[in-house]
Amino acid sequence: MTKIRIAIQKSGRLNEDSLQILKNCGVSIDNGKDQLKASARNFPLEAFYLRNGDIPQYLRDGVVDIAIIGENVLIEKGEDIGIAEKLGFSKCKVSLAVPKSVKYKSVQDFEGKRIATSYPNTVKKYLKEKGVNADLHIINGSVEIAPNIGLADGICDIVSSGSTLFKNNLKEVEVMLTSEAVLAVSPKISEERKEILRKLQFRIKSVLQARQSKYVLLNAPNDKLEKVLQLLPGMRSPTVLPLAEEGWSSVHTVINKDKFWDVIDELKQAGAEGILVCPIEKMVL
Ligand SMILES: Nc1ncnc2c1ncn2[C@@H]1O[C@H](COP(=O)(O)OP(=O)(O)OP(=O)(O)O)[C@@H](O)[C@H]1O
Ligand SMILES: O=P(O)(O)OC[C@H]1O[C@H](OP(=O)(O)OP(=O)(O)O)[C@H](O)[C@@H]1O
Ligand SMILES: [Mg+2]
Repeated sequence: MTKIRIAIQKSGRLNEDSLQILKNCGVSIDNGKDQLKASARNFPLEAFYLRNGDIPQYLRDGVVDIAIIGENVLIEKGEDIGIAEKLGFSKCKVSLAVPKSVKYKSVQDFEGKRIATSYPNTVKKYLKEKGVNADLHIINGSVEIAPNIGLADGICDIVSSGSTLFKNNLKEVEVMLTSEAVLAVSPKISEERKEILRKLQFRIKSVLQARQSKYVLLNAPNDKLEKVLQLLPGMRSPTVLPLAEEGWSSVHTVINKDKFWDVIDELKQAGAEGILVCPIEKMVL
């Protein structure tokens, strides 16, 4: 039986969330702690556990068909590789930073300076667009320490909470790009495996859509229903059912999880009671 071959980070920030999203899609595989390859029990899929930075080359060579990888790594090493889906986790930036004490004015301040980074192609391209020439020092990790040990004047690395920069007395001065985990596709994927990818993508979309949404149930007196319904956009329109108690109705709807907090007070003021907010597991539009 033909299986789609997916690359997953062996260990690190993407491993757990990658396996979780597949699990939510009904695709169960072992976590790769003791093995480099594992097959799903209930879907035609084989997982290869690899180093993040090696994945673009595996995709390019067609050794794997798809991968879950940080967009930032594709921008650095795989601009020729397509993205099928953004996955909404491992959100971060790739930024330039300098010591806090530096009086920074603009990106031109990097002219002739030394920049330590694990993202040389991204930095080169960015500085070229700005017409700035700098001297790059390529290192693989602990980049933030470079200015403190005299190796560089500034750095380019991943920033999320900013706490690593803070601890190393650095400040973010330019955001070069924002990134999140994505489902990347090999340019060499076969038609047969594209069909499996379509099935997987359909499931992923249902899971991601559901993560964004909440199922809301509430009760309202019939004379206040109109006002309550105005506040609630549904997938098509809210469901309204009569309660056993005369003069009352139950309203069911689906709402964007962020929008819910905007309307909760208004719903209560409009007369809604007994409001329940429930997670949704899958959502097919
Ligand atoms: N602090 C962070 N917050 C959010 N996402 C991050 C953060 N650091 C890295 N990422 C994202 O997670 C991906 C994997 O990061 P991680 O540090 O686990 O791997 P790595 O050290 O780059 O690679 P390798 O697998 O080769 O060890 C990065 O490419 C980036 O997209
Ligand atoms: O803004 P923050 O929330 O502090 O996150 C940014 C840090 O996270 C990543 O390192 P990681 O912890 O993955 O260590 P690594 O260098 O060993 O990959 C990245 O390389 C930064 O150093
Ligand atoms: Mg890291």
